[in-house]
Amino acid sequence: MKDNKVFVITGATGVGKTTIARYLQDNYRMPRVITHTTRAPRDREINGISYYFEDDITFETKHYLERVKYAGSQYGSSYEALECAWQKSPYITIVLDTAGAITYARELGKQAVIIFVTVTSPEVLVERVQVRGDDPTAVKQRVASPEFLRDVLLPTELKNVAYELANDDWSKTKVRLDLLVNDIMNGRSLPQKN
Ligand SMILES: Nc1ncnc2c1ncn2[C@@H]1O[C@H](COP(=O)(O)OP(=O)(O)OP(=O)(O)O)[C@@H](O)[C@H]1O
Ligand SMILES: Nc1nc2c(ncn2[C@@H]2O[C@H](COP(=O)(O)O)[C@@H](O)[C@H]2O)c(=O)[nH]1
Repeated sequence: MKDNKVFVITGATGVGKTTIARYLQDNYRMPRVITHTTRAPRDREINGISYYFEDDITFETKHYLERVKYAGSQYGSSYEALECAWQKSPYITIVLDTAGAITYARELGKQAVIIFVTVTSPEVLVERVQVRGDDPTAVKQRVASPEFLRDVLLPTELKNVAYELANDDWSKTKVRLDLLVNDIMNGRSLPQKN
């Protein structure tokens, strides 16, 4: 349906995208679109909840709205998973890298509400993913990837399209997020985009 919306949460590794999607799920009953990846599951990640974990062969069997390579692994969001989430609610979320967010903005137009998440000091990102329990070798590889460096800055294509949401302090983030979501859900004029 054309009134359906997808909140696209994007930004660098560790900035808090999944935390935000979880908050929207818990507080606004917004289902998250589960995406597909060929990367190995982290501790506590569950197939079908965190991701659909694929191998190189099964990954190719899905129908993707967009797909990317990120730090050496494949990721993709399937039409099947998007429709599955929209069947549950008109407001849903998805967590994407900035390349995926650009594709969503282009393909879905106003149906995609793009939220670009930032931190004031990118140094905290490594600390956050270490605290999360990521494998130290994977963290090193991730931080050295061109995708990590790219996603720290708002891409030109998302200027005047994405809402920038600072996530230095979680209690403040929640307040700003509540304002943004309520404006969109109530069809009020949207906050100023940066
Ligand atoms: N405002 C915050 N202050 C401190 N820690 C935070 C904040 N927001 C999230 N975190 C923590 O930072 C870690 C990374 O958050 P999260 O997994 O949501 O990031 P992400 O952007 O989804 O990362 P990735 O792209 O690598 O999956 C988690 O341990 C989370 O609890
Ligand atoms: N463009 C897409 N990006 C995706 C998808 N699923 C996840 N992601 C993003 O990839 C990086 C790495 O994720 P991680 O879980 O390995 O840390 C992160 O920015 C995710 O948001 C997707 O289907 N398409």
